[in-house]
Parts: sequence; C-alpha cells; structure tokens
Amino acid sequence: MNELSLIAAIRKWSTPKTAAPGVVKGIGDDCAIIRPRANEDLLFTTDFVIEDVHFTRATQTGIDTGWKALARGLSDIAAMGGDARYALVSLALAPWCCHNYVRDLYQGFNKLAGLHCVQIIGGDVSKTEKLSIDVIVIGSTPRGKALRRDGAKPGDVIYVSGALGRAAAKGYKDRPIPRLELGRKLRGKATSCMDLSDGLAMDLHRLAVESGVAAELDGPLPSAPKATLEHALFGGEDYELLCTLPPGRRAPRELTRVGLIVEGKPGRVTLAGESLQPRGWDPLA
Ligand SMILES: Nc1ncnc2c1ncn2[C@@H]1O[C@H](COP(=O)(O)OP(=O)(O)OP(=O)(O)O)[C@@H](O)[C@H]1O
Ligand SMILES: Cc1ncc(C[n+]2csc(CCOP(=O)(O)O)c2C)c(N)n1
Ligand SMILES: [Mg+2]
Repeated sequence: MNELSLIAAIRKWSTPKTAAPGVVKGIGDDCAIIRPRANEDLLFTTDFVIEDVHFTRATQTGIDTGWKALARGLSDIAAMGGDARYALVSLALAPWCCHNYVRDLYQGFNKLAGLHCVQIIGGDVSKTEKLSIDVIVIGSTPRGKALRRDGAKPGDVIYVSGALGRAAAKGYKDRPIPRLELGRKLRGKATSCMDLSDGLAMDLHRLAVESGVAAELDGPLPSAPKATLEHALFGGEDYELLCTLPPGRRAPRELTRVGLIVEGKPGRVTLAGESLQPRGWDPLA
C-alpha cells in the first residue's frame, strides 16, 4: 500500500453516482471547491475517532468504525437543525491497517453518507501508532435558523430524544443514528439544542452554562434496555438530542420530557432535587 494507490482507491470509493449540489470540485485538487447558496448559513464541525480511546480494534469492525466516525459529525449538524452536506476525512493509519481495512472504513462512511446525501470531498492520509480518524462535516441551515445551546430560558421544558445509556449498556459497540430529521423539525421550535456525546449530566450542564440558566431533571429518564441510571446519566455516546421548548409548545413525538429550565446558578443541574455533578466522559481525564 502506498499513498498514491491508496488515495486513488479512496477517490474511487468516495465518488458518488451524482455529485452533491454545490460541489464545484471534490477530491483531486489542493482544496475542494464549494459554491454556497444564497440565504444559507454554513455549519462546520470536526471530531476524532482514535483507536483505544473511541473504539478497540478487537471488538469493532472497520465498517462500524467508519460509520461511527461520520455519525459523530452528523449528530453535531443534527443538533444545530442542519442538513449535512459534505465531509473531509483524515486518516492517520496504524501499522496494522491494511488496504482491506481502509476499504471497510469507507464502506462504513458510505453507508451512512448515502442515507443523508453527504459527499466526501477530501481528506488526508498519513501514519501513526494508533489509528486516528478525523472527520470534518459541513452542513447548512436556512439563514439565521440554526439551533444553538445558548437560548434556553427559565420556564422552558427540557426534552431528550430516544433512549439514554444505550451505547454504554452495549459497551460502546453500536452504530449511532444521527437525529438529522428531528433536528430539522426543531428549527423554529426549540429554544436550545445540543447532541448528547458525553452523557446527560455533563451535556445538560454545558447547555445550562451557555444559556446562563439552571436545570431541574424531574421526570423518569427514558432509558435503553439494560441501561442503568449510571449509564443514562454519565455513559455518553448516545448521540440523541437534548433540547428545550417554551412552555405549552407541542413537542415532536420522538421527544420525552425530562425536566425544566429554572433561574439559578448558571450550569447547576439537579436530579429529583439533589445536585448532579457535571461528571461524564472526559477525554483528558
Ligand atoms: N482544538 C480546538 N480548537 C478550537 N476549538 C475547539 C478545539 N477543541 C474544541 N473546540 C471547540 O470548543 C467547543 C466545544 O467543543 P467540544 O468538543 O467540547 O464539544 P462537542 O463537539 O459538542 O462535544 P464532543 O466532542 O464530546 O462531541 C466547540 O465549539 C469546538 O469547536
Ligand atoms: C475503548 C473505548 N473506551 C471508552 C469508550 C467510551 N467513550 C469514548 S469517547 C466517549 C465520549 C465522546 O467522545 P468525545 O468527548 O471525544 O467526543 C465515550 C463515552 C469507547 N467508545 N471506547
Ligand atoms: Mg467535539
């Protein structure tokens, strides 16, 4: 395997049947060229997936690792109420990564990219000791309509999508489903929104800090099969949406009410009246 032959293969694996709208030039030049539409805001996000930090080689296939690496960025776009459009994929390959493994990674990227009309428009390859994948995703929203973390107001109702603790209960070996459709439905409805990557306790704290409010969790939490309360609150990697809606506003059926935004020390979170520490997954701990 050398750089030229691998990039030629990647180019073949990444070429869609029809180019995504706005792509003037995809893989093959120093930069990709994108022509933005009028009246849209662009969204940019980047996330790593690193061997033995986010997955272990022995327990996860290349296809699942590729899926998850792209899903993390798509989930960020979902949290902003956006459409995911393009991705850049940088691979630092470990000595054990053979041609067929890289092909499997692209199968994983492509399975998920195909579901959401996302085109891989570039990237980089290099080598290192442990496989590291960085995926940049670019998305868009109608101008001024992106959902943000900083708009929650006292009196708003807190909701989460899906079931919490799913990834932790499965040993972090599942394929997360980015909630892009739900995110778009929440545009113009939710006062704040973010995706749950580090666990509800930590991520609700972050949303409350950005919004300058406190949060009270009161309702029963929607938990995944076999998930403990510890998994649901602190497990992380659920990639569900956490959002707030003004009182009285009807919530889409994918959402479950879990609490209320209140006035108080910014970032303080309580569960059934008890203070909840902002503990969860911390990559640097
Ligand atoms: N190295 C960095 N340089 C510049 N900005 C960064 C860097 N790392 C993180 N950020 C920014 O800090 C903010 C919070 O990032 P963080 O990664 O904690 O959130 P997140 O992406 O929602 O969570 P997660 O990565 O756990 O899914 C984002 O705006 C992110 O772009
Ligand atoms: C081998 C292995 N050990 C632990 C975990 C759990 N884990 C890793 S990163 C993360 C949060 C999101 O990451 P980030 O904060 O980098 O966005 C979680 C919950 C895993 N997936 N694989
Ligand atoms: Mg991040």
